[in-house]
Amino acid sequence: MHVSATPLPDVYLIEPDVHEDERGYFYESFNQREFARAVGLPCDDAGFVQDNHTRSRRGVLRGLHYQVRQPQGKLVRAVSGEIFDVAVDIRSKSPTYGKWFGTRLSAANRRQLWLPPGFAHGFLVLSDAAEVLYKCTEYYAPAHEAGIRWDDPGIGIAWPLTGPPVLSAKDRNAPQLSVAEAFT
Ligand SMILES: Cc1cn([C@H]2C[C@H](O)[C@@H](COP(=O)(O)OP(=O)(O)O[C@H]3O[C@@H](C)C(=O)[C@@H](O)[C@H]3O)O2)c(=O)[nH]c1=O
Repeated sequence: MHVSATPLPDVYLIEPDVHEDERGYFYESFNQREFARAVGLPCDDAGFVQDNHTRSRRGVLRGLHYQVRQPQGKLVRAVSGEIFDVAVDIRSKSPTYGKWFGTRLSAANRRQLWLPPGFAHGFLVLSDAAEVLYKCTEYYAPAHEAGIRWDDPGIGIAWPLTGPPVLSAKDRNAPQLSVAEAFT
């Protein structure tokens, strides 16, 4: 497993070791001990409690989402198609508060992005369709879910868009980070 730092402290890009032979390939898509050590968690237990699986069509943009009071760390990957996956630092005391990092995750590159609690998350589908799997360190808590506008000019994410994105009503009406509910 190869782990690379990103411009955002605590956000990591993970590339598994893939073993190919005449039958196809094999790789460990998650190894708790290696993962926890690689991203510097204080113990071997990464604490994942929920796995999510979504399918979306080309041009769908989900985000930017986070939970206040029950913040979730997320380990994200695409198992079909390709997405542009984005993390935004919303930790108010962080030197990189309001900064974003985006990268392509695909079934072909098998990369995973780790966003610890304290980051907003979103992705844009770049292929005809994409299935995205992510592990979460907290349960879904509808009372604590919050969002930030995908096109907040104060954040300035360079989404690789070819047209207007397909958004949920909730995401269309999300506030800018400057007035969004604070992550605590
Ligand atoms: C997020 C979530 C949604 N749901 C339900 C609520 C709703 O009926 C339906 C669709 O929910 P949403 O529109 O919020 O789904 P979506 O827009 O895909 O929300 C997700 O976006 C990505 C970017 C994230 O990072 C996730 O944490 C989550 O916020 O699924 C659950 O049952 N469990 C969950 O964990």
